Amino acid sequence: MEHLRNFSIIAHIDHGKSTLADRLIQAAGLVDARGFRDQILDTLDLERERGITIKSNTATLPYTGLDGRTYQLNLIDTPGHVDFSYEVSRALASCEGVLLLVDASQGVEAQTLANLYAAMEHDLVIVPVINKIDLPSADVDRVKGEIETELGLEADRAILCSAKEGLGIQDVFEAIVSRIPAPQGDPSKPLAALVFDAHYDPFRGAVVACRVFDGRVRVGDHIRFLSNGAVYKVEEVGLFRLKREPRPELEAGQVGYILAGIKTVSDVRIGDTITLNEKPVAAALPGFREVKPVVFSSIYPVSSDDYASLQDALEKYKLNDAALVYQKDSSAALGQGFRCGFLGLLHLEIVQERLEREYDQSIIMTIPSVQYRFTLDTGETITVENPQYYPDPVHIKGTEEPYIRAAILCPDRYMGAVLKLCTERRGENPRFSVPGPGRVEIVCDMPLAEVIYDFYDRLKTVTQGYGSFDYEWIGYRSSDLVKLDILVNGEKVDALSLIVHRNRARTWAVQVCDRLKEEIPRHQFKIAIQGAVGGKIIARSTISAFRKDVTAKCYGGDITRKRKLLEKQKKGKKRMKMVGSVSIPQSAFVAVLKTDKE
Ligand SMILES: Nc1nc2c(ncn2[C@@H]2O[C@H](COP(=O)(O)OP(=O)(O)OP(=O)(O)O)[C@@H](O)[C@H]2O)c(=O)[nH]1
Repeated sequence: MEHLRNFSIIAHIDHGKSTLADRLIQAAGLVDARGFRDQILDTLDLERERGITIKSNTATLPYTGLDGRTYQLNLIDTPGHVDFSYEVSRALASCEGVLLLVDASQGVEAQTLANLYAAMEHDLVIVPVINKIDLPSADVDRVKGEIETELGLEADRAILCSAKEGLGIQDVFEAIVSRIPAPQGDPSKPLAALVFDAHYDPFRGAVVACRVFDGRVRVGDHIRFLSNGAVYKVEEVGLFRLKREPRPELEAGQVGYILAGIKTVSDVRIGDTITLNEKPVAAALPGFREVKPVVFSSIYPVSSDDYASLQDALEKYKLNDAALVYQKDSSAALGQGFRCGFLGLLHLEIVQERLEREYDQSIIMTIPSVQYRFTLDTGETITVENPQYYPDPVHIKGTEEPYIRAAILCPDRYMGAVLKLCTERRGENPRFSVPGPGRVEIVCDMPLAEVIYDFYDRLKTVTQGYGSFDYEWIGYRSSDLVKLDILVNGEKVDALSLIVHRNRARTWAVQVCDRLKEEIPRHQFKIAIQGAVGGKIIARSTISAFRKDVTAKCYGGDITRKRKLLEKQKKGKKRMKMVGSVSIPQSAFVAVLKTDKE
């Protein structure tokens, strides 16, 4: 076990975590320079495009130290977004130390701190690494100062590197072997392995990534998952070396994978403990919890003929994403669809994009909602995340909505703008602190519902990209909620209904009506768009009648050209949804989400 090191890299977004991981993998000789694809660990296309890590990955790196000994370094990659903070916490629980990466020109940012606290909670050894020293704007002394004052870490011992240029990489390796302790554990004790990730292999089923704390696991063993008692026979164990590399066994201290003919990743719970069925461990490893969705939205096929195909796509998608939950749903306006629960807005966007791109689905998503709580006059408390099930107001005795505590870090010149934004979003009780010269941290309590639409985009806009944002869940608070309905030509479009705070209902209604007015094309008749609360109209816009004759400009001459244009118009219609006699384009359902016009 002396030769093992289990570590992770944590950083604020864009500080170079993936680039450093790739560089370490390359330096360890797992890939040659020619086969070196940028950001090997970020395997999903979407991750590559957005440049953020969505799913974590792991790699075992061989390294021969300056002391002549050969080490096996297990790099556990962590997802870089608040939506996936539970997965991060399980990955950290599998490590003995972390590299805390700080960008040499940006310095310490909100996520750096949040990550540091997470690592400290697990008592990990923290190795500060200053990255991007090749940048002309790099200011190593200033960043060292911030590491001392804001993080309370010894900056003298910070490693300087450039992941991009490959500078200081050996120093990083040496710091890992000399500062991060080898894992402890007893191979002769009953097996206790922590599940920190799972992904899907179409041929082998779920690939369970785990850290063995005690005992050992071999091919042929019967393993038991403690959370649900499920038992499986182990088909293969091994290490992650970019590809899976089978081994006869995994023993205490080791990080690797288990294949056991488990059908989907939904059968595997992150944070669960694996033990041997014949000789189980007495207690589960600490920290397990069920991951619950916090944001809900319905997905409908644009054309109702595609319902079966959407169902199929969701089933396939779900094989690889245990965090997505869904059930059948139907809407008067949009027909058959699925109500889905997500970990957060980023998770929702990922699912949406992947369904469209990888599974070729044309979908409409309804306005995301959080889970509200209503106390009824019968004394019963119900949770509602679908505006369709908003209870009859006469029976409502109390309403509550989920709150988060937002932490926003930005240069102090943006403080006014950020405060204004927080107040607009019903932020309560704002507090400030000054973590360093010229910067301010604003902490305030906000309803989750106000954050899930476009808060982060707005924050980026008002701080010209300098603001960073992080949040934690703080529970339910009582609130005054109403249901806002949208009517198109007198007909309620249930998919556009929304539960909102009473004070925000009018603003929302006006925005949605305006947006729809822009998005819905003119018809041969006048269209009224209305926002209503409890039958009372609170906003209205009108689309005047218009007769669209696309062939008019063809001078009656060329018939093939005319046909082409008609063909094109038909295609355009395909992405429309008929509501009563009005066709609403798919884009309208998305556009209403973008509340603020710049
Ligand atoms: N100049 C310079 N650029 C770097 C260096 N390391 C990373 N970058 C660049 O910084 C950007 C962000 O790097 P990533 O490695 O994707 O950042 P990340 O921290 O992994 O981001 P997440 O996966 O979202 O957490 C990329 O454009 C990299 O090319 C470095 O040492 N020097």
